[in-house]
Parts: sequence; structure tokens; C-alpha cells
Amino acid sequence: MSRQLLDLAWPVRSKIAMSVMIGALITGCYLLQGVLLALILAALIAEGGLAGAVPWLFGFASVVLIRGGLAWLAEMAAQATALATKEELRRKLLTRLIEIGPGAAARRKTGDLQTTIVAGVEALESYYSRYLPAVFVAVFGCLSVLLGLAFVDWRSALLLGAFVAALPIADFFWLRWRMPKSSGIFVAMGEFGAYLLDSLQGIVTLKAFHAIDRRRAALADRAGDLRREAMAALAVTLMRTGLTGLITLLGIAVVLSFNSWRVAAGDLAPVALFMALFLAREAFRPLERLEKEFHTAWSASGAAAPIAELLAAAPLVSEPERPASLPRHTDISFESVAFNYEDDAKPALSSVSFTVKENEFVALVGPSGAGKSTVISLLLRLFNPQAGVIRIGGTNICDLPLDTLRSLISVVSQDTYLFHGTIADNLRLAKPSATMPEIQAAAQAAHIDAFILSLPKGYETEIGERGAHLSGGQRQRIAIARALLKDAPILLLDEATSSVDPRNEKAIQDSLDALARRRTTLVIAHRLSTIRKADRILVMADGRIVEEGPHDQLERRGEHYSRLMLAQGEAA
Ligand SMILES: Nc1ncnc2c1ncn2[C@@H]1O[C@H](COP(=O)(O)OP(=O)(O)OP(=O)(O)O)[C@@H](O)[C@H]1O
Repeated sequence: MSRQLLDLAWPVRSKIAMSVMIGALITGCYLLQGVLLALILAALIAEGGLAGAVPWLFGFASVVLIRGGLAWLAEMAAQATALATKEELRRKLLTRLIEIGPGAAARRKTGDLQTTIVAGVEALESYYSRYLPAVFVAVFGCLSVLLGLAFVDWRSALLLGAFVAALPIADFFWLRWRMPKSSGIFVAMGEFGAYLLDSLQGIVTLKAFHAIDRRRAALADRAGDLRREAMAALAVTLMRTGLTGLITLLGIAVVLSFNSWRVAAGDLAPVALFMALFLAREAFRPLERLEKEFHTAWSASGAAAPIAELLAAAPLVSEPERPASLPRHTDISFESVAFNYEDDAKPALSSVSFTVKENEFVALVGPSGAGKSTVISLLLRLFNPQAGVIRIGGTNICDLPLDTLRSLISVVSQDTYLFHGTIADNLRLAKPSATMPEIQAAAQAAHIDAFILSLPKGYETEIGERGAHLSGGQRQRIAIARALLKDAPILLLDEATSSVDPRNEKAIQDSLDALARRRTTLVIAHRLSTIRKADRILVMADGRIVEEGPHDQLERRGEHYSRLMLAQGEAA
């Protein structure tokens, strides 16, 4: 039993204790049944008729009824533990995922996270609701049956005890010798899940590149790995069931033969023979139940590590110990900021310094990989810079509570996420209290209102996962409306008009310009035509700011910016 698994059980300990208590009562019933059966048989043989056995028969029937009721209670208790475990673990895991933040979560594969939170938690659920109570009941049950038998005949108890003890010992060595690690199956399951999810999300790209067959073959390989891992475990488990059955039968047969011989020799009363026979059967029953739950424990041991690892994961950014108050203005300044995504990777930003004054409109341009998106990620504090300071209104953003920081900023990114739900729900994400006229005003400003109203259900139209039923341009205009609705004083636009059709581009550009006029705005634009009006343009290359100034000035200088313009002209 691993320490991790026990630690995770702590919140549901009272429910597990309840299951153990009910399990112990059930074992007590079986014990009593064994004794009563022996007494019934002894009475029948001694008196040759039913009369003497009647009280025992009534007793036996009552115990069977009580055991039935207890079995129902045990099932209810197991379900209650299972549900409580799932609820508690998933709540903890999701809270943790939110705490570690999007930066750290993005470093993990979505499919792996899904396997941990869905399949991993399912595996632990049965561990706590069934396996753990079964362990306690096995220990308690075996000991009490052996003790009970010792009162009747200590020799039988001793002999039986040897077989009962042999079972877990044999099991332990067999499993150590043969059993594959359960983490193997979880790794294979995670790989398969991640690959499947990746394939589903990228299905359009796969089709476009005729890569479906290659992907299918790779997916089949991963499914094969998963099947092999599962079969290896199943083979060992099935042989183990045979081993357990052999020891159980052998134990009962030896006790029975030994006692029959003693009865024949006149050393033992027949009633003691019957009791030894029935109690021998009962001594193994809790162990058999434990054996049935073995697979649960094995799966859980593989699931516990990734769950514990996720729960222990340190957030990449933390809340300030002494939070600063809301900055009075929204000047942004980067002071010698340096950042690496990975320790050994090439720096994404090296000594970047710039300022954006309140209500200024500044554009960030540069070739792909220059570090533009990283600037935005750092400003949103998805990561902390390794060196330098980022300030808003003179306050280090590390001193601002994360909610405060993010309430100051609206983002329209390249990768707009729209959730399952209605268009109105997606817009309200920015402002849950928004009224319908407010929502409509934002949609009008983003030039998406007319399109929404042309849909049969208007604002109540459902959009699919990742906005699957909308075009790229429509999605982006909804994202712009969402940002307008948030009405934050800082606006970050990452390629805000990249997928808008030319007919609407000018209109959106005008509304963004109007929006930006009242806000501190930082725009990443790949098409330089869209940022000619910017107050200033920062040109980035290789993680540094290499040029800075208004469009005309930079154009005249004939260096980095002009080269970018030239490249765009050539590309067009
Ligand atoms: N999540 C990440 N993990 C590791 N490296 C990353 C990550 N995101 C970006 N990088 C690296 O950091 C550098 C800067 O990337 P960034 O995305 O900021 O560039 P960019 O100028 O926004 O590029 P683009 O215009 O293509 O979006 C690149 O070398 C990139 O490979």
C-alpha cells in the first residue's frame, strides 16, 4: 500500500471506516452461519430428526437475512465512498490545475491531463471504496475466524492459520516475480489518449495533408502497446487466481482430512469436525474478496503517482505575499526583462526594455519567433521573467494579485477559444453581469451583430467546441466583442485582424482604433499595413528590441523595419 495512496485517502477516511465496519459485520455473519450450520448438522445426526435442529435453523435463517441487509448497506457505503472520492479528488485536481496556471498546464499534454483526471480518478475511486475496506476486513475476518476456531479446536486453527498465512506470502512473491508495473498501463493509456485527442483536434489538418492513414497506423501502434500492457497484466492476474484457489482448496482439504482422521480415532467430536470444515471455508472468504479487488489496487498504484504529482505541482507564478493596490495609471514598462521557456533553451527574450504610456497605441512587430507573443505572456504573468521587472502604473506586476492584474487587461489572441454554449454565453464570459443591450453594443462595435442576428436563434445560437461552426473571421470578431465587453484599461491584440475578410477588415480596424484610443494598447501585427497609425512601433528580432519609433521614421531609416516591409511586399 503506497504512502501516496494513503495520503489521498485522508478526506474520505470516515466513509472508508464505515465500509470496514459493515464488512466486519458481514464477516461476523458468515462466521455465525458456519457455526450454526455445524450445529444443525450435529443435531440432525445426533437426533435423527429435525426437532433438535429447529432453533438453529431459525437462527441460521435470521443471520442470512441480516447478512443480506448488510450486503445492501455495504454496497451503499461503497458507492458513497466512490462518489465522495471522485468529487474530492477532481475538485482538488481542478483547483490545482487552475493554481498552477495556464503556463504550467500548457507544458503538459491535454490527453495526459485528461487520463489523470478521468481514468486516474476512476481507478482510485474503487481503491478507496472497495479495496481498502477489503484489506481491513481480510485481516480482521481471518483473525476472528481463526480465533473462533481456536476456541473449538486449537489444532485445526493452527493448521488452517498456516494456509491462511501462506496465501498472502505466496501472492507477494508471485506478484513481485511476474507482475508488470501498473504505471506501464497508465503511461500507455495516457499516450493513447493524448494521441487520440491530438488526432481528433487536428483532423482537418490531417485530411488536408492526406495524413489520416499514417496517423491511423500510429494510433493503432499505441493501441497495440496499451493492449499488450493490459494482456501482460491479465495473464499474471489469472494465474494468480489459480494459485489462490489452489492454496484455499488445499487448506480446506488438509484440515478436513486431519480432523476426519481424528474423529475416526475418537480424538474429536463430530460437531468440532463440522465447525472446522465450515469455518475453514469462512477463513478464506475475506481473502477471496480481497483477491477479487486486487486489480483495483494494481491499477490504483499506477494512477496515484500522476495524481500525486499533479497535486504537488508548484505553480509557475504565485500570488504576492503583500499585495499592492490597484495602480492609478496604466503605463506599461519592461525593464531589462529576460526570459527562457526551458533552462537550457535559447532565451526567448534578452534584456528587453520599453515603455507604453497610458492610452498610447504601440505595435510590436518582428519576424516569427522574435518574442512578440512572449512579451504578452509575461505581461499576463503566465510566467515570471528570470531577470528584469515588468511594471504597470509603476507597480511590479509580481506585487499585484493575479485577479487584479488580469482584470486590467483584455486580450484578443491568435488562438481565440470559444466554449460550447450560446454566443451570448461566450460573450458574457468577459462580463457575467452584462445585459443584452450591452452585449449587442459590443457585437455592433466588433461588426458581428448583423451576422449573429442573421442566425435562426440569434444570440442564443449554440456554437460548437472551439467555435467549430463559425468561420475564423467570425470567431475573431466574437473575441473582439468579448474584449470590448470586458472594457479593461489595457488592450493586448495578437494579430487581431489576421483572419477577418477584407470587406470587414476596415470596419473592424476602425472600431479597434476607436477602442484603442481610450486604452493603453499593445498590438502584435504581422501585416504592417494595419499599424501605420500606431503612436510607436517596436521592432523585435531574436528576443530583443532592435528598433523603435513611428512608422514614417522607421521607414526612412531603412533598417529592420524597412526590411520587414520589403519582405512583406515580396511575399504579397
Ligand atoms: N511554450 C513554449 N515553450 C518553449 N519555447 C517556446 C514556447 N513558446 C515560444 N517559444 C520559443 O520562444 C521564442 C519566442 O517565441 P514567440 O512565440 O514569443 O515569438 P513570436 O515573435 O510571437 O512568433 P510568431 O510571430 O511566430 O507568433 C521562439 O524561439 C519560440 O520557439
